[in-house]
Amino acid sequence: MRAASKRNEIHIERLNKSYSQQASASGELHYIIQDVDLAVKGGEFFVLLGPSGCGKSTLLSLIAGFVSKTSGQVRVGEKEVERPGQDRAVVFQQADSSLFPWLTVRENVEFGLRMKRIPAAERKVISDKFIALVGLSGHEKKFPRELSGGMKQRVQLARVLSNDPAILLMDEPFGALDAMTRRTMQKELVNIWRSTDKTVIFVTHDIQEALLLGGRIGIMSPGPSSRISHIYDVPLAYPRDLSSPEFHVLHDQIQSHFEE
Ligand SMILES: Nc1ncnc2c1ncn2[C@@H]1O[C@H](COP(=O)(O)OP(=O)(O)OP(=O)(O)O)[C@@H](O)[C@H]1O
Repeated sequence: MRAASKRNEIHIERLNKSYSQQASASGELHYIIQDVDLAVKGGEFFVLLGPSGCGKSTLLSLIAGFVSKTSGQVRVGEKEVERPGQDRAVVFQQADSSLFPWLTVRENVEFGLRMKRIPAAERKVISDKFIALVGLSGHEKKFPRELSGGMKQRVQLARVLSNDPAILLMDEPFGALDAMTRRTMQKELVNIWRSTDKTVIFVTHDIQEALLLGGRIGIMSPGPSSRISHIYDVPLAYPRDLSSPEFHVLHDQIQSHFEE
């Protein structure tokens, strides 16, 4: 078990978000998410699970600092989130939109390091490490157009990891992948997470994926005015066994929330 760390803790209190155009004729605000409370410990793998459109990406964007809250608090470590920061990195569903097509795998992975003016020799050590960690050694000189969807997603992950953020915010990162590649990526993500002290918040609407990955699973109620209605501890060892009776019991319990 890794030591808990304060800098990668996340505290959310009475968080509300509405978009200004969503005020009714009477001026009353319509909330996308309302009164969200959540505490995520440093080094935790927390999954946000909920139906399409309930506000999972909105909550992730609030933690990332991409959108501003209407009221409430989002703190990372001791600091209130006001804008994006190097302590938080976001991995999106479509790697295509985040990779630079004119840069090779290595150049994409080293992009943030170059921006930080890290010397070339040091950049190479770091990019070698993370390219190997995501299983892309030997592909350093390829361009994104020469890679499969799964390989592009790995490049995105290697790039994010090479910047060493304390917190990984992942928005359905494997949603566009075929079932086999998705399984491989899920296993690799767990291995990567277990070898670092990073906090992960992972958004999905797939119960099986949530149970394969999460230490805890927060279930969001259907929107509007969505909140985290239940939190499940997942007391199953990694790697998770999809066929175990315990897995099925938890799957059924969680499924029941979506059948109400
Ligand atoms: N910029 C915006 N302006 C107005 N409404 C928005 C904006 N962004 C999102 N919404 C609305 O907020 C709600 C929640 O959207 P969000 O993308 O957070 O849901 P989600 O749970 O991530 O959905 P999905 O699983 O389908 O990706 C939706 O009703 C959406 O239309």
